[in-house]
Amino acid sequence: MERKMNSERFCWGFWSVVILKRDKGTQLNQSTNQSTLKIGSTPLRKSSIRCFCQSVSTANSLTSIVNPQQPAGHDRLKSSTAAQRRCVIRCSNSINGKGFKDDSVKNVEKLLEEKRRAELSARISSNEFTVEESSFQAQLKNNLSKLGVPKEVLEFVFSFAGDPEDDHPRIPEAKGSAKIIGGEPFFIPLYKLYQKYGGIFKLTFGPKSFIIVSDPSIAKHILKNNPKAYSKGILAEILEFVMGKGLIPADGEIWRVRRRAIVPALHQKFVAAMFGLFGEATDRLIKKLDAAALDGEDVEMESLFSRLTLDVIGKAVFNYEFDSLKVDTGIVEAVYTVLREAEDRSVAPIPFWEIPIWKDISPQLKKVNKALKLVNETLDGLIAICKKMVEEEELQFHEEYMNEQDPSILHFLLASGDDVTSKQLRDDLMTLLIAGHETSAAVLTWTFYLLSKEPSVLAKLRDEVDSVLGDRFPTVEDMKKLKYTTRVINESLRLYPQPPVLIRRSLEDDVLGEGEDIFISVWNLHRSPKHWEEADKFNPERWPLDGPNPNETNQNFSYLPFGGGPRKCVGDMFATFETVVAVAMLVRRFDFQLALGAPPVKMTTGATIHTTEGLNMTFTRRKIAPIVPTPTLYSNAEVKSDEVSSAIS
Ligand code: HEM
Repeated sequence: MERKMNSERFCWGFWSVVILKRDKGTQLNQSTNQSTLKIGSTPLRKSSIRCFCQSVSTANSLTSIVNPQQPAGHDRLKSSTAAQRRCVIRCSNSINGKGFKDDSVKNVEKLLEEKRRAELSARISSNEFTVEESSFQAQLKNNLSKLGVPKEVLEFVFSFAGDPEDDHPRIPEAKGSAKIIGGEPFFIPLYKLYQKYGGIFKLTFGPKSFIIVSDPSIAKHILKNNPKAYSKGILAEILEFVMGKGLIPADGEIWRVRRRAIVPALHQKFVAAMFGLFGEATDRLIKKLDAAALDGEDVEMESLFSRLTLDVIGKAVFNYEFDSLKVDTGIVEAVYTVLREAEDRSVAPIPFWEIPIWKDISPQLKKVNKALKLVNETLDGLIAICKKMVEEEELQFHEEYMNEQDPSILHFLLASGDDVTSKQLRDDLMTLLIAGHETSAAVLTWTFYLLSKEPSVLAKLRDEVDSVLGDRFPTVEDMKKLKYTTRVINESLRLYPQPPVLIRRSLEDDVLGEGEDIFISVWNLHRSPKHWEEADKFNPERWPLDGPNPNETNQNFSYLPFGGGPRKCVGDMFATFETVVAVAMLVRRFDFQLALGAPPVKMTTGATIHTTEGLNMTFTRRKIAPIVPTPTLYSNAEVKSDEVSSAIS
């Protein structure tokens, strides 16, 4: 049974969650040049302010000056914080709306953040949030045991939470105001609570509670052993407006039918055919970075990676050339308007989009609806074109069917005779577009951040790329040899999992009770000192090159970069290859570092883990010969599927 929250509204990201509680002290103070949103006496972060202001540019206008001489598609941002005035290239439609902040604003924010952290740590250690309730743990242990979870596993799990027979049971319930986790990306306080309360605890705010799971065995139970007992809960509610009943939010029969239709479309021959696409898109980014390097300009990489992956996924899913690294067309803007809205909804303190009068008067909602209309019409157009192509072609459909001119997922689905309504098909395409775009862009962003901090890893990575690739685009055969590059991606996904939390709601009284909202904290699993040596260290060497690729199965659910069980990511192989290709081509071509004078790179939550103010970097050319493109876009289409499987084993 799906439940809606009413008396107190908490808001959840569609991948991830920021919890904010609006109380009597909430005030919006917007003057001509300053907007300050406060909860009580605490100013909110920019991302939170954004959802009130309904405009990224409003928040950014505080600190950035746009240079009108910049070519179309980009603004030039001048930083008042930089020692020298440096220029930064970024994409005008960055979903994050990055920009440098004024020093005084930053200092105040820093102080407030430090104060909040210190307060939270003190309150957690004083047991302020601890509630004694011995039956919960005993009941849970009993239920898990009935389900056949081995005794040793239970002992191990419950050793974190305390012994129910103990005279002083340490019951894992954290209680308090939502404000305690409002000041920073929500998964950071959840980590602190995890250290205090263990692998499973209940987080209660007023009438609402959540179960936070950071234990591999329980995560495995929910995701793999009994997934039917859990729905996507809040996630589906937030995503409805954009994904409808697409594969990510869908549950039950609709999910089962759609998953069965879509998974075969990402067959190995299709993934192999995508290498040309990955290479060509990265090459366009390289050209852009080359130009910036020549002009001595810094670049905002988060928005550029977002464009790279949008170009890739548009072509792969429905054969559409966004070309967003080159031009800002109406459709690119519409896609970002829709994505930004999804992010804003995920951090909004009230579901403003459900207020009847708001729907009619809000300019933002009108803009979103207009953008959605354009995206939907474009998708309908693409579906119609593709249908015609399928009708006219003579190719017989088979397991690894692929049209050489249009190897897209849409083409596969239509050729397979998929019996689906056009609304459902559109929902699925939109879901794939968003799922495959945000996540891969975030992985590239944090990988480059990590590499800029760890020169020894970069040097080793370069050695591998130089020796394997030489002077050409990567192919599927190279994946077998680009092992260290793959480990770099594996490790980046461990430190910055996208999304940092998986959301579920229990549909029946499985082991946690019915109707519970559950967060499986992948962040906690991936950063736990219980599972990882030097858990916070970026150390790709932790997985031997001659060992298997790390995944949830061989890491026993303490590593969940692509989820697990029947709802595991359908694009894991696609995404791994896409990011390996991009990293390999970029590190081969450029030296890079964090831009001098740029703000420190901090995290914030949106759909995935974003930076607060962009990843501003300086790129310079390495002294090597340029990579020569392969002749055609889909030139790898002929690669045999067994070459793909051996590449990833
Ligand atoms: C590095 C990039 C990616 C990461 C880190 C990632 C991560 C994930 C994770 C963790 C899940 C499980 C969510 C859950 O259990 O609640 C998921 C599901 C999903 N992903 Fe990905 N993903 C990536 C790329 C892609 C790509 C490229 C596509 C499409 C081509 C894609 C399509 C999907 C879909 C459709 C689902 C839902 C599957 C279902 O519920 O049956 N993802 N992804």
